[in-house]
Amino acid sequence: MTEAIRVVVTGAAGQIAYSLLYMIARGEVFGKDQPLILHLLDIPPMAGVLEGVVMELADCALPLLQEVIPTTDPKVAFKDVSAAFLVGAMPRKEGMERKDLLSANVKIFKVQGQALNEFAKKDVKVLVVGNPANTNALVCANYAPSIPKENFSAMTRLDQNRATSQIAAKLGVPIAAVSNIIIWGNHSSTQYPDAGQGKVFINDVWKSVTEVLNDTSFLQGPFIDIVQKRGAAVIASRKMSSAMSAAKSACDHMHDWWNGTAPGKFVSMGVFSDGSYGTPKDVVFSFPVEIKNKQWKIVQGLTIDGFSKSKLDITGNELREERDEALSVLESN
Ligand SMILES: NC(=O)C1=CN([C@@H]2O[C@H](COP(=O)(O)OP(=O)(O)OC[C@H]3O[C@@H](n4cnc5c(N)ncnc54)[C@H](O)[C@@H]3O)[C@@H](O)[C@H]2O)C=CC1
Ligand SMILES: O=C([O-])CC(=O)C(=O)O
Repeated sequence: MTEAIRVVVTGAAGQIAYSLLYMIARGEVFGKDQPLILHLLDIPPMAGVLEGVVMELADCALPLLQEVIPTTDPKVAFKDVSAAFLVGAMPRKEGMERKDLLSANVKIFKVQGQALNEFAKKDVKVLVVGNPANTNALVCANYAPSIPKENFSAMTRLDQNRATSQIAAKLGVPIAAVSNIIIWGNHSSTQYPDAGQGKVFINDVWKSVTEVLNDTSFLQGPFIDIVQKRGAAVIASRKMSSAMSAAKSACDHMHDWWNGTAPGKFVSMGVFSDGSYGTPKDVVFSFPVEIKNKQWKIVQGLTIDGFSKSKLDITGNELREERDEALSVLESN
């Protein structure tokens, strides 16, 4: 039988984790033959809630789940893990931008970077979900120098899923008929959702989304706006931020990282920028990537017109500002 892998989920008593843990433990990320030991980290005031989550996981009677280790100690949580879902962080409330969470959340990612550095496997794959996700991933990686920077990523898959869903609805096709919609930049309201490379499967052939839709004013206007503001729209309606869709997207992100992408297909991930497409280096920027053998590669050679370039500049500048603010918060502590 395949040996179990250890997977940590932080913020395990919170609302995203409540959906995420079930999806992981069912085998939707690492495969239906991969046994799991789940490490659940939360803070001491949530220890009681965590116990309830452990009871529910047991009551799900999931064949792949060998053991569940609830803890409030990062040393225990990160010990020997192969994959880390860093969800635990404060969520925003109505009227806030995600970067308003920076001063409260960035310290969490310093501590967890240090714990990953010391206790996790060196090939651990780290997905940062907690906001502001890109800058938290940057901080986490900086405090884990013994783990390659390529092993840290931030989640923009929810934005990709939102964008893909909007395009499918506009074209009146099933979601699976739309591919290669890109999210560039920050998981924030400056992100650039780009359907320019998108493909749609119609009458047994893959065609260009822009050609089939033939509606530049939609693609450069309401489409971008809806996706950029979707998180805020969910908060305005639910009074809590997205959770079910965030959990599903975290699974999609880690699934593709673990298993690879199909030829010709790409997905968006916040990864360390190497300056591709004129973006700032040394920020965690969302790019289209292709994945093979658990290694992502930024898709190269895509056409960036003047409109796209201006959008990439705006979101790149915001990431630079967030990086500088994060550094000053960490220096003053
Ligand atoms: N990247 C993305 O696309 C998305 C990111 N998010 C972000 O995910 C984060 C979590 O959201 P929810 O689950 O809705 O929040 P929540 O408030 O329901 O749960 C967060 C959990 O994290 C725990 N926590 C706080 N500090 C911690 C620490 N140092 N170590 C371990 N656990 C800690 C809290 O006690 C709580 O149980 C938020 O920052 C939210 O903004 C949410 C949706 C999408
Ligand atoms: O909007 C928020 O604060 C939560 C989030 O990141 C999202 O739903 O994309």
